[in-house]
Amino acid sequence: MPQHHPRDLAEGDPFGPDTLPYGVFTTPDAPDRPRVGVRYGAHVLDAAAAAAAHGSAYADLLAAPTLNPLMAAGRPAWQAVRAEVRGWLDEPYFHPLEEVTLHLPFEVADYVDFYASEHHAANVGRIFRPGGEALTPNWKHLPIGYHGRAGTVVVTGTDVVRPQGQRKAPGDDLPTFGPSLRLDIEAEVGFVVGTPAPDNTPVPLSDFREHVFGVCLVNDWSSRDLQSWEYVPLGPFLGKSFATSVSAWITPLDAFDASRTAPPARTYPLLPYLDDSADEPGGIDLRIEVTINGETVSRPPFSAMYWTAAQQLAHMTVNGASLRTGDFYASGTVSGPEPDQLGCLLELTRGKGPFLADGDEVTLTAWAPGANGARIGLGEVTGRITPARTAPPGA
Ligand SMILES: O=C(O)/C=C/C(=O)CC(=O)CC(=O)O
Ligand SMILES: [Ca+2]
Ligand SMILES: [Mg+2]
Repeated sequence: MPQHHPRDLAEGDPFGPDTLPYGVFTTPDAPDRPRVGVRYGAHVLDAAAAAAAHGSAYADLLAAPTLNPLMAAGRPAWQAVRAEVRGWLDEPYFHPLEEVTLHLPFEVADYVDFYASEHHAANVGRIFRPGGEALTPNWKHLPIGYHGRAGTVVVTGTDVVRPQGQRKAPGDDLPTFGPSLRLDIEAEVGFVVGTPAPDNTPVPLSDFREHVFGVCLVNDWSSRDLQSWEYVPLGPFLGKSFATSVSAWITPLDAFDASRTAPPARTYPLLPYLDDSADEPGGIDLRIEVTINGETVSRPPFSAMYWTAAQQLAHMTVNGASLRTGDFYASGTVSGPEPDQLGCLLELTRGKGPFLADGDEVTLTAWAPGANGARIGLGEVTGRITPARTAPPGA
């Protein structure tokens, strides 16, 4: 096994000892043995091998083919494993990143997508509902969301086949069918639930850290032509369910302790279950970069989000709904106030396009300021558009 030592870490590497995200990987010599790894610089620590060698109490969790058993073990276990991993960083259990295959790191239970950027919601409202109010009357009173399709969450690097479906341009009398003509991205931040919660036990804001295992980047691919025709009155459906890409690394929430930031001032007082005015700052100062075919098109600031991940979790459970290990929710498109901070092409092009072409490759990266000038990186999420696969039915 190749030797590696912490001193090999490049200056300013956002995957240093304060980051330590978890993923699931295989090596060419054992392609049928997915196991838990920890990213450190340009290497992957074989956490399963290190844990076994040390007789760790968590060895079985780290030998699992998904992060779910570790996620289900709860926060005290997450903290204990993170401390043990720190002790393994100068030992010979590393593989160069380019020599491993990274897999979808967790088994997705339910998937929810929110709509938490005021800038995004107002911009999209103006484009989709010209003449109406930009924000709907409920927007500042509850974090709006919808249930997405858990089974089509895919790991970074997976090609995205252009979706097909119905659309109707404003001037057309009848809908037509075909490959999406307005295929878009949405730059988002995802939150992965570890500790479950039984039904009828809403998760208060103060218990957010007990339940959320970690954070990742998300690209919520969106077909604007399918979406704008189908979404009334029940919300997004086939325009978003064909694929949602996530990064291969889940960064523990604790890594962002030094990156916490207060969310924007609230316009209205919030109901008690959402009122975070007396809590620790609920935002995270994550700086996202969106590139298309290698060119930077936007730098969305996650600190500008109106609703926090803790509020979203409290809202998801306030009606009595239970939580399962592997439940996954995305922040909603991250857009800031400036024209170069918008999280989707719909906004970046003011609804006019161009949208994604076949062959386009989109990559999201992000980092947050950590302690003592360190950077806390999120793993990248990348995907390439391939042509629509089949002829439409009846063609
Ligand atoms: O109808 C609308 O106002 C727009 C809805 C969305 O695009 C949903 C969505 O994915 C929200 C988001 O990512 O912020
Ligand atoms: Ca979205
Ligand atoms: Mg999606």
